[in-house]
Amino acid sequence: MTFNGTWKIDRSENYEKFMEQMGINLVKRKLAAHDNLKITIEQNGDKFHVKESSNFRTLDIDFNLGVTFEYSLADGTELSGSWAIEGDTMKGVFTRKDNGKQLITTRIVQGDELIQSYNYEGVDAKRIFKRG
Ligand SMILES: CCCCCCCCCCCCCC(=O)O
Repeated sequence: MTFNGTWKIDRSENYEKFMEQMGINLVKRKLAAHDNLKITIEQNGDKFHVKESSNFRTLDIDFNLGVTFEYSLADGTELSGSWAIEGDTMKGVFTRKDNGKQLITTRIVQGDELIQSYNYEGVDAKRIFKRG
């Protein structure tokens, strides 16, 4: 499956502004900018297992396409939502539990990179991963 594999963060675009829009304080933003995020994705049909590791934590997430699940950001912000696949793109629509606002994220593999895009309240960012 296209997304399968281990992906290590290579660079980010506008991530600082995005985190600011999310309400993350300056100290946490500075730390998060260099989080050494690594994700391992295993897809079997509609079923996904994602292993996330960073300077902040390691965790395992299981979800099925189209099925709502809970996910907490490293700062404790709780989200609820689901992933779908649209063509060659994974699209996640998540809602913050604390304020009801939506965070939209997509993943696409382009060449040897996985590009994850984020949108929250009008601010877009990208994080670009390379196979690790
Ligand atoms: C300020 C940090 C923003 C990071 C936003 C991450 C949004 C991720 C949505 C849910 C991810 C579920 C698990 C996964 O597929 O990796």
